[in-house]
Amino acid sequence: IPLKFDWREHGAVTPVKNQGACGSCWAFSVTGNIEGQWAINRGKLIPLSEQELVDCDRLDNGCNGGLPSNAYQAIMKLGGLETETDYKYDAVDKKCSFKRTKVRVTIDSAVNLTTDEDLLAKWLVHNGPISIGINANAMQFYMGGVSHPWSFLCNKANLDHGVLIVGYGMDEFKLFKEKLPYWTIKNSWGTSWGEQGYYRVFRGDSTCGVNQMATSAIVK
Ligand SMILES: CCC[C@@H](/C=C/S(=O)(=O)c1ccccc1)NC(=O)[C@H](Cc1ccccc1)NC(=O)N1CCC(N2CCOCC2)CC1
Repeated sequence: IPLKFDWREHGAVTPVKNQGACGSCWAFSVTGNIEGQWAINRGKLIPLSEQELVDCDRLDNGCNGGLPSNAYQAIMKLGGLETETDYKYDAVDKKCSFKRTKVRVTIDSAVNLTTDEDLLAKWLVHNGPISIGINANAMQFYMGGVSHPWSFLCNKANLDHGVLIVGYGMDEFKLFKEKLPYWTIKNSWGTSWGEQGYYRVFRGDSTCGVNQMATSAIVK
């Protein structure tokens, strides 16, 4: 596999979004994955509706949290996703106003991916951006660079945030001329957070549980 790869360079990633004061990170992680699957397999990059999931996904808890694996099932049960334009984001739990006639994107199934970070990188190159759960402890104070907190400060067993891996690379670490492998992660806290809305985290030692709950929708 290539030394570095970034789906933003291949038209599979929409602009960074902002979930606001609503615990809907799980929905953004899933729409980001499905936006990528649709772009790669159907050739169209369409921003998708998180609000549909917040309001209509009965398996999850809207602004009070959810899981990507539940969301994929809910999307298949509902019949698909409306676009961001048709069902816009309001950052608050509302009555479901889903319309089957407005469905623009459907998924065929969903898969749980390996925890092996080399195999995850290989999967990403061949398939697209990956939805993950992560421990967000090191993200609250992140100011840029490659984040590599000690494991006791970012317990890989305590995942609490849903985000999207869009690529990976190697960072030329000025000081010691060492090369740091990293994941490039799309967050949903707006573009003024992190590196224009993105987070880079060390790749290769389960940092913050980045490899513990990797999933994807399948679009044939
Ligand atoms: C209150 C929910 C906050 C929200 C993310 C908010 S956030 O703003 O992005 C943020 C995250 C971390 C620090 C600060 C801010 N977190 C979630 O939705 C996280 C995301 C996650 C966790 C673990 C693996 C993958 C994804 N999930 C959760 O919070 N939950 C998982 C599902 C659970 N449901 C209970 C009822 O039965 C169905 C399951 C509810 C709690």
